[in-house]
Amino acid sequence: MLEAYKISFAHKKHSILENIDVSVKYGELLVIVGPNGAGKSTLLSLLANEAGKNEEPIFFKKKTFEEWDYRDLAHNKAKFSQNNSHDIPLSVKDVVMMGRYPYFQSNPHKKDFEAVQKAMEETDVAYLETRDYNSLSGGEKQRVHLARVLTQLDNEVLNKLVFLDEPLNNLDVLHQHRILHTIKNFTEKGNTAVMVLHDLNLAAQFADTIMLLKKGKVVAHDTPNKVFTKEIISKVYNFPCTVCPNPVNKNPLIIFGT
Ligand SMILES: Nc1ncnc2c1ncn2[C@@H]1O[C@H](COP(=O)(O)OP(=O)(O)OP(=O)(O)O)[C@@H](O)[C@H]1O
Repeated sequence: MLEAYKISFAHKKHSILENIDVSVKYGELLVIVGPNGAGKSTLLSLLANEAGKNEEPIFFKKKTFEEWDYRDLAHNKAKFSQNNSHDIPLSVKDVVMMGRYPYFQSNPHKKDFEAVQKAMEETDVAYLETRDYNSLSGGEKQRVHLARVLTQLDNEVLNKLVFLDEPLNNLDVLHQHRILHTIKNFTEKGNTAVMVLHDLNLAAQFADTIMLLKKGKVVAHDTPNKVFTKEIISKVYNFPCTVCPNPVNKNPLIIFGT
């Protein structure tokens, strides 16, 4: 579904990403992990075509981003970013409705209101719908923006792609799991998700594949079982850890500081 080769990025001769190949399949949930400053957000923005242009073209459903019609692309691909504006003088439901802008000219239709309602319920912000967005807590704001991104992709298109940059920031454990289950349901329908996460145990539980970055380079790109080993993780994070099978779901369980 998404194919990119030799992704490189530099800022004033300072290399941030070097020769990264990424290929993500239909229905795959790829999680990008790595220490602070590894280049995860930069890679995600480049893959989503929301940062500078890579020398080699990036193919999304076999077409380069330049070949896509702008509106059609917005119905096929969405991105949740880390730096959402903290000052939006709108109600919660109006912020979520922003995700429907690629669907109507001046007035939303019944389908748009339904999509907004559905996404607000999925992210548990429906009870906040009339609240002033600016009065919300950090986690509530985060969930509103996740609803906005989900509502953008609520349509009949097959095989959609969502990018999520640290979507679990500020979320409590219930909402972390709720959002991850929503994303997993999305990929199980043949859609694809590429997500940056810091929590390695949640990545191990939900990802199909893991890309581990350090200093702009890929250290490992494989299934969670292959990437999350004591040797790889303790070396990349420069911190001791133990990896054992999770007693509940048999995924790798990483315990730091041991
Ligand atoms: N515009 C820029 N100017 C200078 N340096 C930049 C710029 N954008 C990113 N960088 C640097 O590139 C590196 C990678 O940044 P990036 O945000 O992609 O890392 P990350 O892996 O997402 O980090 P974190 O886990 O801390 O969010 C960092 O060292 C960052 O300081």
